[in-house]
Amino acid sequence: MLQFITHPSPRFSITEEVRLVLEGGCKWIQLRMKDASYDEMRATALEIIPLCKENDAIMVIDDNVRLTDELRVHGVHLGKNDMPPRQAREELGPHAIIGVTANTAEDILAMRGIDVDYVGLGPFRFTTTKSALSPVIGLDGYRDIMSAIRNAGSELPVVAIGGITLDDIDPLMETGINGVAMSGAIINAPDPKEYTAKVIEALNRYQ
Ligand SMILES: Cc1ncc(COP(=O)(O)OP(=O)(O)O)c(N)n1
Ligand SMILES: Cc1ncsc1CCOP(=O)(O)O
Ligand SMILES: [Mg+2]
Repeated sequence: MLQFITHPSPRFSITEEVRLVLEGGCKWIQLRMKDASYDEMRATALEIIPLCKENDAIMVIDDNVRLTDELRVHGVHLGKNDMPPRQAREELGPHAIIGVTANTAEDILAMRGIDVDYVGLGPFRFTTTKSALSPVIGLDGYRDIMSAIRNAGSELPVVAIGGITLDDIDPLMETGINGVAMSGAIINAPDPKEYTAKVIEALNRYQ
């Protein structure tokens, strides 16, 4: 599955980005607005929620459990410095989608016994979309991490993230990951809708 992560762009508003990727067939949006206030993010979320509903797409919010709860969106993505996932589960209830960030196999195995739905594992390669990036994992790193966690019995779905492009889908999926999260490659593509459709077509070969 493809998770599209919003990012400011000189070409499109966040809402326009979301509209384009939904038209391209994306079914999972993460609203990520690192420099926005609560009210700015709330206003954009209110524009995006009906678009996601019309397209049967899941919407998660980066970092902000309070906004996720207030707007009753599907879920939240939590980083290592965000609310601990156990607390988020208590606040959002059993049906919320809770994703967490991981950079190593140990991070993923530390989630055993905690009710989370997926991990965003990255960064695959360098990207300017996120500052203070953790060390790059690379293809060999994904292979090693995926075999380590599956051998240790973890069945958590793993979404690769960080600098991923269409050409990376096949080699990444062959490491055993379950999906990808993408931002810049889609937003900066000449035709983001067409690019999204190609990414989804590539991912669908692994279903
Ligand atoms: C799918 C996915 N994976 C990882 C991240 C990174 O989250 P985080 O570590 O909290 O960093 P910020 O995105 O908040 O800068 C993500 N957002 N989504
Ligand atoms: C949020 C985040 N976390 C790790 S890399 C990253 C950015 C992903 O965006 P892009 O696909 O543009 O590299
Ligand atoms: Mg975060």
